[in-house]
Amino acid sequence: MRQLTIAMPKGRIFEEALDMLRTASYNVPPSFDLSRKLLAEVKEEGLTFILAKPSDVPVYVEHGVADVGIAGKDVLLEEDRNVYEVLDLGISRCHLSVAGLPGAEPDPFAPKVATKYPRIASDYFREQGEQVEIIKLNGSIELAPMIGLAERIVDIVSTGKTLKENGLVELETIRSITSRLIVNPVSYRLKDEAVRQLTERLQLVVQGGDGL
Ligand SMILES: Nc1ncnc2c1ncn2[C@@H]1O[C@H](COP(=O)(O)OP(=O)(O)OP(=O)(O)O)[C@@H](O)[C@H]1O
Ligand SMILES: O=P(O)(O)OC[C@H]1O[C@H](OP(=O)(O)OP(=O)(O)O)[C@H](O)[C@@H]1O
Repeated sequence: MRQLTIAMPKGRIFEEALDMLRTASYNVPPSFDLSRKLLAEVKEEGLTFILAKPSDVPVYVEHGVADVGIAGKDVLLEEDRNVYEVLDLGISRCHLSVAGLPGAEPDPFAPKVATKYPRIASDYFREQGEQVEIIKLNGSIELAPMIGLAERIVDIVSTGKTLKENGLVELETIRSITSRLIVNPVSYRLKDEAVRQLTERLQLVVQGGDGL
């Protein structure tokens, strides 16, 4: 079987993605979820796993050092990399929203939006016909309206707990988000059989089967 390298995202998606691969009857590296190893091989499966920062997964796949990868749709929209998105895995479900303090109005002269997703946010406000200044942050986005950095934020909402605990409300939903299986365009052609098999086995898990 041809060897496939799969880029796995560290953090939230990792456990769910690993579980999906296990359900699809892939032998994942033993204790991969517990160790600090960033690269592991399962020879009998023809799979090499690399563990990357979630926003870097499309970079590894675009450059072909990973044939396939698992990434959130938010990251794919923000990164806009040359990769094929072949399967919606339906995991790490959340949505992207605009939020702010209840009743707060955008500054009429210089409305500001803080976000980890500057591309998604500027596309969204452009489509709405609204001119805003986008302020890029790397985390704790909910702080921005509380301390007056921006009136609104664009961020991920899952349970809504972070918004609630910081006194913010959802103002508009931009779109729903799930994790996707992505493929390098060259690997898609040259390793078509291995890519097709992985996609089909994961598709069965998405549909509620066990991958075999
Ligand atoms: N609260 C959440 N609930 C469910 N899924 C989420 C949540 N936050 C983020 N996600 C999804 O999980 C992905 C990875 O999120 P995670 O929090 O693990 O990494 P991150 O800290 O955003 O990554 P980075 O370190 O690259 O900034 C996101 O791209 C998104 O698709
Ligand atoms: O609706 P909830 O279930 O509360 O989840 C939403 C929160 O989760 C993510 O933050 P994360 O924990 O990744 O922290 P950071 O972005 O501030 O680093 C996201 O940026 C929200 O802040």
